Amino acid sequence: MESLRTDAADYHLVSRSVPIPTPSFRAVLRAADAPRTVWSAPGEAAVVGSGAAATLTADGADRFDAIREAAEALFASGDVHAGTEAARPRLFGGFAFHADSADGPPWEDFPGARFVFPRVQVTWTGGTPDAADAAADSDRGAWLTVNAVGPDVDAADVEARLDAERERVESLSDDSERGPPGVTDRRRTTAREDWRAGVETAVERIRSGDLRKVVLAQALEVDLDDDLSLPDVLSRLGEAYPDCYRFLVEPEPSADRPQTSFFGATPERLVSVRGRTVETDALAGTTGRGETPAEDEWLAQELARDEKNVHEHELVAETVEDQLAPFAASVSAGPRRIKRLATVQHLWTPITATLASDEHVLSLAEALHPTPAVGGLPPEAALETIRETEPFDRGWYAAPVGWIDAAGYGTFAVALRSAVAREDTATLFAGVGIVADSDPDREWDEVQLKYRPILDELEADGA
Ligand SMILES: C=C(O[C@@H]1C=C(C(=O)O)C=C[C@H]1O)C(=O)O
Repeated sequence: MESLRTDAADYHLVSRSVPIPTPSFRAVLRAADAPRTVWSAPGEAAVVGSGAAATLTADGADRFDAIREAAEALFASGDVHAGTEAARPRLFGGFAFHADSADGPPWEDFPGARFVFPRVQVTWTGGTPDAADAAADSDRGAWLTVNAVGPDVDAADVEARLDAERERVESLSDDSERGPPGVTDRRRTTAREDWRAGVETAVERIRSGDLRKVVLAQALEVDLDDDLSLPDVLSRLGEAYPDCYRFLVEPEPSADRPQTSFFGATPERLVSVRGRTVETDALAGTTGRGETPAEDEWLAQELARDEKNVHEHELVAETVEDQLAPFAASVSAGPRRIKRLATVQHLWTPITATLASDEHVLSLAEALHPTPAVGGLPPEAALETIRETEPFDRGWYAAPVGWIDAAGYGTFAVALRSAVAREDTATLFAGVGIVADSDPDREWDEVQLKYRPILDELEADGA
């Protein structure tokens, strides 16, 4: 495994891919070695990575630039036979929310930025076969890729490894599914009284005029009855949340601690760049799901008419458009609509821009993060309020996770509806946008609703 720095010279990258019969997502992930990678996004190929042929890490305020430079150095050295665009070399990873991320538990093994070039990768070109909305059968295909990076890697060795891996993947069988482990204990970072006090202080700041919106989050630490089986959890999240961005990020296994895993199924895209086309989402404003289609519709209409939620949403949409403007020849926002997920409904405005010149996806991710959907406005005052109020480190929660390629294209999601798992414990994160007329108890309930996607995968039969 090579760890590249920005000054890395004389590295050589070799990547070889072959088409394979479509394997089961769960079986491939079960057989993968740490650090494991999962990426699956609506309309994109799904990926499971096993191990790391190279790892790029960076810290601090210039971590976006540092990763871009290291990625350019890595990709510049490529000897690539990908066979299909979806299997071309890509780096998967993400960033910490704050530039000066702390390293307290559960984030000890997560630097300010970390990207992995998987050692072995399976790519499902039409999404994974167990995602409910995966593409039609005819669009589905799977590829196996073996990568190597180093001063003297040999293409023949990589090809031999590809043959061996192919035999291994083709012999995988999709063994039985493990259900949710069950929750035996839970600890909140934020008691109800502290939450009320935090929201009230934020509301006062907003009313006094030095803040317009701030997103405050909580964390929930749970003990499980058994170790968490991420292949099962991520497979079920794919079925329940086909419109979401599913991810799994793992740091290197550390000698001092058991493996830590950060995973989730988030509805929010931060940005995607292909050529000069940029796509992003303003997603803010939340309500629950109804028991019946009529109740669902009623809740959606009430959300769309609710002044507080519409205000909270519009601040995000306007800011995202403003943040894109310096890069763009044109920006257009679609009509506001509802994104309906299994557990919640959100106000959603899709936004598209055409770039004025070629830009790396990381430049856009840096410009947009954190949007007021997870930070606030103005950004500095919001970040200060978050630091003063939240009694825990956000780590990678609500920060960009995704991929980049050699052309500087990529997709990043905002790491929401997520948790960090380590053996039989997990820490879940969820937040809400606070504006002038926020009610602490209603915001509390909304946080609990946003734990549901992950909590449903941990609790045995709702227990
Ligand atoms: C902060 C979260 O979600 C964000 C906040 C929302 C809101 O306040 O309505 C809605 C979607 C997300 O942009 C979260 O899920 O933790």
